[in-house]
Amino acid sequence: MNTNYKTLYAIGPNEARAFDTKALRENFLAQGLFEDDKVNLVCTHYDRYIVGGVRPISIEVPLETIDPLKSAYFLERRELGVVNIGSTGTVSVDGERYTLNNKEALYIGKGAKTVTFESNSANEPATFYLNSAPAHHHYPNKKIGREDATVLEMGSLETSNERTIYQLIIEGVVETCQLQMGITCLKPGSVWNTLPAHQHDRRMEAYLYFDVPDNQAVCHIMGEPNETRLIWAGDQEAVISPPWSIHCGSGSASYAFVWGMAGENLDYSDMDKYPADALR
Ligand SMILES: O=C[C@H](O)[C@@H](O)CC(=O)C(=O)O
Ligand SMILES: [Zn+2]
Repeated sequence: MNTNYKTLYAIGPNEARAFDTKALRENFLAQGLFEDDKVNLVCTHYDRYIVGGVRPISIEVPLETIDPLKSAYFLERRELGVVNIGSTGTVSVDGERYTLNNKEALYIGKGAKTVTFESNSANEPATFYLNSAPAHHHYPNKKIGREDATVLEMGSLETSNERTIYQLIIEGVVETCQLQMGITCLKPGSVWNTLPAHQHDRRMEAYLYFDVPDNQAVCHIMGEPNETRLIWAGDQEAVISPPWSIHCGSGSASYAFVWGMAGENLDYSDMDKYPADALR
């Protein structure tokens, strides 16, 4: 068994308001997702979303089913998004091989029985970030290369939030049941993500911060708009953002993050926005 998992129960705003730093980190921050030749999973009770990581080194690492799913195989009733934040690697799905370069993605539809992960070079391993949501319909597997992404240029240097959003697993590019995923890259000197902050009580979201330089960190802001809390996230650490929570953040240097979400609809632009001066 190469797989570890833990469960995060759903926390509401009334509980979160009383959390100290340790409780916030235990309930909303996923650390240590990427370990050599292992699959590490965090199973949340927000839309039953699962986030995980796998960094294959010396073996072809299989995606095994886990007890909480009570399914014969992992994707029996789920869909999966894979984003490679490392060097080139290959994901095999029922014998079909998909090579993913850095910042490329793969959508795997419900029903895929065998999924394995390998690096093209053990010295420069791939680092696969996984997001999975329940699915009740099969859509075809699809690789999304950098050229396939829908690209949005956002923000400005004046407001320190100039960034490029690469929508990878998104309506119009890939058909999914509820999964949406992409990558946001901050331009050098820009540090703020997602301002104005927003909330989508209809969909949960997870942010995996990566390409965070040594000795730097990202301060992720969560909570109700009038009752915010912060979580300091390091490189390759993920914040689970409950549906009721706003999300935005600032780094001590520029960085990138993978966002992924699932819930009520597939409308990326469906957000309730809160400008900085509306937050408390
Ligand atoms: O619901 C959408 C997500 O929170 C992110 O895509 C937002 C983001 O990457 C950004 O504005 O920087
Ligand atoms: Zn969002």
